Amino acid sequence: MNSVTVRVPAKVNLQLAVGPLRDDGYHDLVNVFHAVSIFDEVTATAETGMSVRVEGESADQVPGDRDNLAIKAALALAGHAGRSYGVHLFIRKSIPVAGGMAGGSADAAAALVACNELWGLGLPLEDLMEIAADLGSDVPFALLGGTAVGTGRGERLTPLDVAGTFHWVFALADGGLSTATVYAECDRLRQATGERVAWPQAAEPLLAALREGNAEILGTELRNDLQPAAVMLRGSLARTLDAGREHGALGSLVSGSGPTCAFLARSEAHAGELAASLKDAGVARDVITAHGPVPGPVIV
Ligand SMILES: C[C@@](CO)(OP(=O)(O)O)[C@H](O)COP(=O)(O)OP(=O)(O)OC[C@H]1O[C@@H](n2ccc(N)nc2=O)[C@H](O)[C@@H]1O
Ligand SMILES: Nc1ncnc2c1ncn2[C@@H]1O[C@H](COP(=O)(O)OP(=O)(O)O)[C@@H](O)[C@H]1O
Repeated sequence: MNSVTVRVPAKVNLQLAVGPLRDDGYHDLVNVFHAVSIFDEVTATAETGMSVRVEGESADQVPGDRDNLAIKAALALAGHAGRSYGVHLFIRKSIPVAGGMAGGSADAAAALVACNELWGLGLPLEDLMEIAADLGSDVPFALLGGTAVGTGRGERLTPLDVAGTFHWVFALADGGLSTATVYAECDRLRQATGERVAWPQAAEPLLAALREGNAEILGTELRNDLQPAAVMLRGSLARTLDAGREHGALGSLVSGSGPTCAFLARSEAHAGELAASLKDAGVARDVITAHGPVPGPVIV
């Protein structure tokens, strides 16, 4: 086999409860991840060295060298296998870059799956999960897909049962936000306001809404502790979130560290109407619809 292509989804965080800052610079979280139908595609082709080419959505903002998370993933996998394998990775991006939808983590997860297959390693998911956790807090979920609760820094996962399908609208922003900067701004705001930082807890009503497939309740339970920080760093997001509510979204929130905003719709048709209204309102660079949960990386 000379070439393997893997399709991998983006995520939105349905609940992101951020605990106190740890000594290692990370925060303990309760992170309810939900994979949605916006996909990157990573093609791994046998080659002697390691190289990457990126095309598509904001490709010019993605590193074309060993800083690319997909290349880091391939190197980590080769290191784990104890061999100096080579690969060329071609990434076709649709997931917004630095948008809070974990596109880099998705590409890393896809590269792990693709290279595991290309190099005939046959490593089980547990081994790939361990490599993933070293690459980034979101990479283990990107390997899993579906809907799951992440604890620790987000890398310890428990899959959740979800009934049915939820329909989403995503408002894409101009330019990204750095994840580290948004966490730092969250700490700064908490210090400035003297907020007592509680140990993060999963919200039972949110988990129940997922189990029952109840979009109305899920809409009211969406929470992101990073949202005030993202809005502080990018004031225009307040207007985008308001527009979603004004046009009938069941719920709205910043996705992860932002700046993408997510809106929950009643149905696929409602998502289409909401997307059209948000486009007309001119509150986003682009507006797209998607559904979730969807499975993790799939070899195509
Ligand atoms: C916020 C979230 C929500 O899912 O993702 P994005 O919305 O950016 O995609 C994640 O917590 C991001 O995960 P990921 O992007 O993998 O972060 P990492 O590479 O592990 O860490 C980047 C930086 O984010 C901060 N960080 C990350 C995870 C965590 N639990 N606490 C943190 O404080 C740290 O400053 C760290 O240096
Ligand atoms: N394959 C990749 N795709 C996207 N970004 C990448 C990739 N590899 C490295 N990066 C870097 O990671 C940063 C965060 O990217 P991304 O995962 O898209 O955003 P977020 O962490 O907000 O979900 C980008 O600014 C980019 O410089």
